Amino acid sequence: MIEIENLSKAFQVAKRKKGMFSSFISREHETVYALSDLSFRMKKGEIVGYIGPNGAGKSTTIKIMSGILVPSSGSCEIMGLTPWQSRIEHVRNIGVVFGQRTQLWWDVPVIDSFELLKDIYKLSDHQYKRSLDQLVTYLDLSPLLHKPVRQLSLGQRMRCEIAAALLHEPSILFLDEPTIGLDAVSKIAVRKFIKKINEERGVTVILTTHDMSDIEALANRLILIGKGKKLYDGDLKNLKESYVKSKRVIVDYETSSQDFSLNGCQIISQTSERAVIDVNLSENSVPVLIQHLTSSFNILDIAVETQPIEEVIVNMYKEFSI
Ligand SMILES: Nc1ncnc2c1ncn2[C@@H]1O[C@H](COP(=O)(O)OP(=O)(O)OP(=O)(O)O)[C@@H](O)[C@H]1O
Repeated sequence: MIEIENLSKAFQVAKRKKGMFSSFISREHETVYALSDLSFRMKKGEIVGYIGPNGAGKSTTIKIMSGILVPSSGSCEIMGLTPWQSRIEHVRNIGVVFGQRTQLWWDVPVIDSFELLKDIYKLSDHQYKRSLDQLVTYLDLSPLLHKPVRQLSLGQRMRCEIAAALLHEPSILFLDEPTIGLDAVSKIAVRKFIKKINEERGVTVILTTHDMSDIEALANRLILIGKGKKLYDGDLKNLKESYVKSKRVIVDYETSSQDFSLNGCQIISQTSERAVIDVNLSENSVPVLIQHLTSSFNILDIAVETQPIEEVIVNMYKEFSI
């Protein structure tokens, strides 16, 4: 459904002159590679989390895939079309949400923007009503339809933006930071909706975000990019297995503690009732530690915590020096 081969995008930017008046821009230019030699494929119905630090090239990829930008080299085929060459046909197949921008008209009621989109996409009355009814129900839009966009909260507006992107029932949805700035309740509502629309309409989703809980809630596959290059492409489970370096064991015991020492296990904190132990997984394992603890302590409770995914990603960024 999506085939990206050796995609590169270079921008020419004016060099800034160093010194007291650093805002002066010289006539010299330098080339910034936003993407370099990027390749990946996506199948119908997949939800892929597309992640990377600031400036990695995520938005550039989405802009090329949407037909907004033309790459410097390489190819991108989406449902058999090259986005920047067949823009009109291509936009019928895709919906795009940029979390930081609006595609709704600011001063008019939401429903007027939707009706304008009906005309732009030349939807029949039947198709428009079917799609709108479903989106209004799933995203709880009834109370918002007759309000001007400028009166909506960020979370309310984002629900309307997502509806606007899906009104013409596209097969593919590009989401660029759809949960940015949303509170926990709105984030969960947006995530539930994305999952539902993927299951019921079979929509293929590519999601860029800095919020790893979006990825954990939605994506089975993860593509990590840094400095315009693909660094990881695989499932979240494998990523955790490969990059989670340690686990934390919290043990509550009845008797006051004895001395504790085990290879690869480091006590982070200890009181007369509780110890927090870090297990370095390359040297030892949680079952071995638990066995050791049960033979030495009168244990009341044990909890095992995995490294949060955010920390895993930070470790990956460090490892790849991005
Ligand atoms: N129009 C442009 N002109 C010059 N440089 C650009 C332009 N657009 C992007 N870049 C550069 O290309 C690189 C990739 O930018 P891009 O916006 O794709 O990153 P991103 O991964 O989306 O970052 P963020 O997470 O901060 O949104 C950056 O170095 C950026 O400065």
